[in-house]
Amino acid sequence: MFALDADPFAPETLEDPEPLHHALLAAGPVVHLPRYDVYALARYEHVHAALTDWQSFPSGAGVGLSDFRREKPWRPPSLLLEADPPRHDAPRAVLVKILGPRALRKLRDRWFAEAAELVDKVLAEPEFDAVPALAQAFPLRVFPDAVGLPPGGRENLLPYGDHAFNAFGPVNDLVAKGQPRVAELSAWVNAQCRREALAPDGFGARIWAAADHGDLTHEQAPLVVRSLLTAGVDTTVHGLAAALYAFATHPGQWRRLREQPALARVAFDEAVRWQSPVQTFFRTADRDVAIGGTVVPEGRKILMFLGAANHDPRRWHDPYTFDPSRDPSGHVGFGMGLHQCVGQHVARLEAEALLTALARRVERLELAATPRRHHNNTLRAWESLPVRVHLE
Ligand code: HEM
Ligand SMILES: O=C(O)c1ccc(-n2ccnc2)cc1
Repeated sequence: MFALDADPFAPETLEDPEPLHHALLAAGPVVHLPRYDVYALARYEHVHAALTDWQSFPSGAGVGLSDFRREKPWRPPSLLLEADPPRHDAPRAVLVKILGPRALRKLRDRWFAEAAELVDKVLAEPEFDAVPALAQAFPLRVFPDAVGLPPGGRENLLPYGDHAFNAFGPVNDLVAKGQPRVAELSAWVNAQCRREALAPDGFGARIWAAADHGDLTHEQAPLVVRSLLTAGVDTTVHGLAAALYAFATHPGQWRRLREQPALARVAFDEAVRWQSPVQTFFRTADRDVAIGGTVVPEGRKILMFLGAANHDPRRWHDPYTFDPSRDPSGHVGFGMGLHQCVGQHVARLEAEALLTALARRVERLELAATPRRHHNNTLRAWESLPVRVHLE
């Protein structure tokens, strides 16, 4: 088996992971990373195999580098992301119902109206930074209200999520940077998970109602709300930024979207495939597991490179091309199998609302200056995306 003395969490790799992805995709199905003593999977076939085999590769020891059986987690483990069946089942079933496409139908008109209002405000200027103005502003405008959070303190959501996504990686500078605020941010987040903090008609109240109904225990309810607060903002912020970057650098695709606004949803999935806002997740080998002609020893961690799998030429034609006319289904940007993203419909609805509002008014969208990356151990993100718009 091959070994690669690479650090997937080094600043230069977080800045541009493509060289590492190329090396991993070429090296073989399973590549040992001695630096962390973990086994890297990058090819689509093997990432897909690991994601869909939760018995061999469970999540209960954590989906980051840290092994919860050996180290104390920085916070009580997630009842979804860091849990296996049977404990995983009830919390998952509750969120599937609350975040499913049918449940979101009543939010559609409101989110479309919010997007149009935000876009009208932002388009008063011909040039702006799309990250704060749109990619951050829109999720923060609609998601906390949908959860039922009180108006104060919402500025805590992004830094809390940023730290949570850094914490899946090694304890490097990025984790150290977030450390000083962890106690304060965690206290605020935990306070928002309590029943009395939540408005009566949001996702949060519905989680508590599921406990009244016996679909969850009342001890589990606040932790399931915490999942939404951890997962619900940073992911869509960087997913929307990825889509805006894709269209700002592909003017022909923006024209196609304006001609056919219904393309917004599949174009967003293609942007998620092309950029993979969530780049990596770990699993733990439950026993000596044979995969890709290698045996991963029991207890070792595997590292799944979702971003590389979404660029694997064995699975995708012309993988590095942003092409919303392709069929992106099967991409692993939202994961696959038991833990596949339960919030993907929320993300798609936010993207459809924002892209449709922009497509209606913006004839041309282009970069006004060099975009800057935001480094995170798990997220592929933009710090700044300066754009210039030409209105109809
Ligand atoms: C573009 C936006 C998003 C991306 C790219 C994304 C990506 C992912 C991925 C790759 C997984 C699989 C994790 C694993 O296999 O260990 C996942 C799971 C999950 N996502 Fe997302 N996500 C996004 C948005 C959201 C949102 C908006 C929410 C909540 C409203 C959310 C909630 C969850 C939850 C709760 C899980 C765990 C599901 C389980 O373990 O059963 N995600 N997501
Ligand atoms: O339960 C949690 O804390 C938690 C659950 C899901 C995510 N996530 C990752 C990608 N989409 C969502 C992050 C944290």
